[in-house]
Amino acid sequence: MSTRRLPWFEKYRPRSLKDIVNQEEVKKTMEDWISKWLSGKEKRAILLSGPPGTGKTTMVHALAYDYGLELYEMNASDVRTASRIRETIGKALTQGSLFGFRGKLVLFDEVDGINVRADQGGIYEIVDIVKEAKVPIAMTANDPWDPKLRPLRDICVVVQVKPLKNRDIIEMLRRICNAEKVKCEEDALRLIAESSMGDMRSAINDLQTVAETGPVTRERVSLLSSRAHQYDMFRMVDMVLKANTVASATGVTRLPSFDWESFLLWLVENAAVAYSSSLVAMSDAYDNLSRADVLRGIMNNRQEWELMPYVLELMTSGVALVRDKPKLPFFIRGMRFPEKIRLLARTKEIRDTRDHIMHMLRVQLHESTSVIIRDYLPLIRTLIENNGKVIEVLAKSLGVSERSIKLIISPETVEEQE
Ligand SMILES: Nc1ncnc2c1ncn2[C@@H]1O[C@H](COP(=O)(O)OP(=O)(O)OP(=O)(O)O)[C@@H](O)[C@H]1O
Repeated sequence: MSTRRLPWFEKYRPRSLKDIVNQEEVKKTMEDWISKWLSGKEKRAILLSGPPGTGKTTMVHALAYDYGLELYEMNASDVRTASRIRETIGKALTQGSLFGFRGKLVLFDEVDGINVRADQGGIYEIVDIVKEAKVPIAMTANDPWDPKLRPLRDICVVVQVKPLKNRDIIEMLRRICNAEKVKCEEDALRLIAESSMGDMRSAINDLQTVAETGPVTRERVSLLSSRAHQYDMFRMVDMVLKANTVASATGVTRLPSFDWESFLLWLVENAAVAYSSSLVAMSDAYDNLSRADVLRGIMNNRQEWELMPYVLELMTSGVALVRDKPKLPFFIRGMRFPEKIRLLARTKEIRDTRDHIMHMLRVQLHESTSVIIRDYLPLIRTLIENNGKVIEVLAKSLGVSERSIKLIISPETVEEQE
């Protein structure tokens, strides 16, 4: 195994606003806001909201760098209670700046990560801090319409950060290829950009995955993306486990490759791996997953599709927003492919043959699967046991091999079918 690599999105994180691709309006608003603060004409905080990987956090860092400000950074998931918020931010508000800095900038990252139930009063504490603050405060959030953020929106300069355009992403990818001396096909970069859906971080990650395993050609990129289902599953499970808000947890359900039935199996397999250090978190997660599974059963049996939002909510937010959630590392070790899917894949050939034979029998006998299993299969089995020729005739008439017929009349296969 190779040693862990430095992710390129970190290595090439822009230091200055001038290196940020696009986002011109956002940069201008931020510069105006900080200039006014520094000349005493502004008192409000700034709230940057927009989809993941569009540069919100990076732009706040770059602003501090460009204006020579000392940056105090906090993440909502690190500071979970109101008193901890005040304690941590309080230092930034009262202590003097280190020598050489012109002033301070406080960054409250992923402010929508405050779990209202668990962090009673967290948002109101921030609202109070923002109102009283003598230093500029910048905040980032994914979902600008999160109702929980309303009190904050009312007292901040709100800036909407848009997903990046494909051409911006391609420009950055090209820069990285040049710096890494990686040869790349232009078409390959375009394909990566298109599938990133405006998320620069995921585009850079994809580029690194392709570049580290061979040449960056269109063919290899599409090959990797055809295998992306499995990769996506790991990523989507990771997104849910690390989500701190309902909006970010349920966000995966809107991804084009989201397949909720497999996803449930993936979470069942991996929630224990991620939350192994907290029994409370694990039990909350599995409580909600089993509720999701029960509802799924009711929904399937009664065809009550209106239950779907509840199933999705339980299996995403219900797993993400648990009590005593451990802080998860960047790479969650030990995440694995669900055993059930592995087993189904192994027996796929058998199931396909069985389904095909059942279909042929249904067509020829004009009967339902259950009637065939109940009335016909025992008969066929007895006939075959008593006369070796029957299997040959049956195989010919159904257009399948004799081995397949044996397979379908074996009691285990029938039990599985039932
Ligand atoms: N506009 C951009 N120009 C150049 N690089 C960018 C830009 N946006 C994002 N990146 C790259 O993507 C990485 C992730 O960006 P960043 O963490 O700032 O995103 P974010 O919007 O804060 O995401 P999240 O909401 O997930 O925290 C950065 O390290 C940087 O390499």
